[in-house]
Amino acid sequence: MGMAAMTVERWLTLGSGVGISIMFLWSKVQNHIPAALSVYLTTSATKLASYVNPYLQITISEQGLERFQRSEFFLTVEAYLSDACARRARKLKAELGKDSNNLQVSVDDYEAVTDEFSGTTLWWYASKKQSNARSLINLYPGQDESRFYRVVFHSRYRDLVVKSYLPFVLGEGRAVTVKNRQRRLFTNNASKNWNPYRANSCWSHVPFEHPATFDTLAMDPEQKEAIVDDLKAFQEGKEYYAKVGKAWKRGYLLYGPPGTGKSTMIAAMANFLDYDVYDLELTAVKNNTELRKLFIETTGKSIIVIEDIDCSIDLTGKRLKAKKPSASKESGEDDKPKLPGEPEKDEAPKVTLSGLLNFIDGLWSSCGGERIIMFTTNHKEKLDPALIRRGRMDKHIEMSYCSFGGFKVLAKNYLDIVVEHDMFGEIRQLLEETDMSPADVAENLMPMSKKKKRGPEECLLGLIEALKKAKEDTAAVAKAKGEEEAEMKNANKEKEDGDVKKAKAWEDANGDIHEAS
Ligand SMILES: Nc1ncnc2c1ncn2[C@@H]1O[C@H](COP(=O)(O)OP(=O)(O)OP(=O)(O)O)[C@@H](O)[C@H]1O
Repeated sequence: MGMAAMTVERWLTLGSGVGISIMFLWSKVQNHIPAALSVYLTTSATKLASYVNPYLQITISEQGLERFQRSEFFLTVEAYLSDACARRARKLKAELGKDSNNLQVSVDDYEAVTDEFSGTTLWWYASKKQSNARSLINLYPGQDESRFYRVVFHSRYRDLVVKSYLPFVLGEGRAVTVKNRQRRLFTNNASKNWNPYRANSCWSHVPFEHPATFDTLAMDPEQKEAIVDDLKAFQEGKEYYAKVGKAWKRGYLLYGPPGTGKSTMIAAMANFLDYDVYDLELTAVKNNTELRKLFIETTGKSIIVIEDIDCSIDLTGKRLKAKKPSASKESGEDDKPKLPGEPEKDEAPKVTLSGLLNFIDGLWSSCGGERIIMFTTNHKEKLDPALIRRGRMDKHIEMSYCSFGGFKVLAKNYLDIVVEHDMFGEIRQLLEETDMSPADVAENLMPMSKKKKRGPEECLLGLIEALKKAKEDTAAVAKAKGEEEAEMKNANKEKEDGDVKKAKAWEDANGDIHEAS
């Protein structure tokens, strides 16, 4: 047992023992004295007990309301103490976190730590007590012992502790829990059945471990800064959203050609915000009802992503009519009365545009906040304007071909080149003249290429070659296209001329006939 803990606990026990003895003795003599004197003496006895031990204690038990469930407050206090006070403790314990990935260090049992709040000192320690909920069959060793945290403070700070300090501990502890949790990547695609035993949930998940950050994202610095500012404003905007009466959510549309970093951007955002990611595969969703169910199962502090939105949904929003008489009609099945909730015969049971709009607006607003929804597309022009109007997709972010600014980020990531290099001038020029995605630029900067290790110079030279080739290819394609267009134009002109000639000949001939008659 730690010295400090021993002091606090013994002192408390001793103090409360004397206090209890006074109150016990008093209860014995109380029956033999007049009522008025009794009231006076009761108050005095309570005062005396509190002089002997002016300290109060509040216990937070590990046992939750449900059996075998740990209390959320206990876990939150544990997180708070590990973060705020563990550095001052001499005895710590280390455990593997929930997903066995992260190490959690917390204050060991019986070790006391002090905390300061508004100029007040408080003592915390963890201990164990015999649990009331003893079971006949001991399924889990040690389950008849229940742990608890106890905070001790002077009775004059009672209000401060109850009304301000404990809510503060709760808030801070929750924030630490969120920070330390293993974030998750969820999918609704049954073919990626990551957790087959979670058959009841629409989502399965794996730990989210994408390493992308805004530092490693190749993009113009100003554009990047604007996105980071927007995310910060969203994350800190809880009160603002409540004040203006808006649901605490934000929609982003990421658009641009393949390989420009749309998926990388989502990962960087999730890492920046410390959010989970829900990868919603619309093509795997049977109908609007299932979409609603999926959404309700998502939690706050999350990004819900629908990739390649233009490929996932019939954006015309029309219901598909049955094209040919079905086998059921021939068999007379059509005559059966429709059951409640059964779709119309000509209605395809799938997610519709209006279902998706509903999902974004109505349901979305009624669920808890701090959620981001994100669509990605290679073809913004194909999307229904209703789907991406401001208010639904608040911010449209163009992910474009690699700029020189973006290239410098990749050169730093892949080749550790942080200052300007002789070859940068030529690369800048070529990037201005040629479209190359960051994915292709990155591929050319890989030091390990074709099973051969290359130095930075070789990589840069390789990139220059690739850019020159891309430039030539683009020029060749443009030339071929120009020639094709010119040919088409000539052909059209010839056809037009031919038509005019024919019309003139007909007119001449018919004019003669008219004149003759
Ligand atoms: N802007 C970028 N910054 C850093 N790396 C990038 C960037 N864009 C692409 N990459 C690299 O290229 C790979 C492919 O990029 P990513 O999948 O993010 O592109 P995308 O735009 O989502 O492509 P698609 O439209 O084909 O899904 C990534 O793994 C990453 O290594």
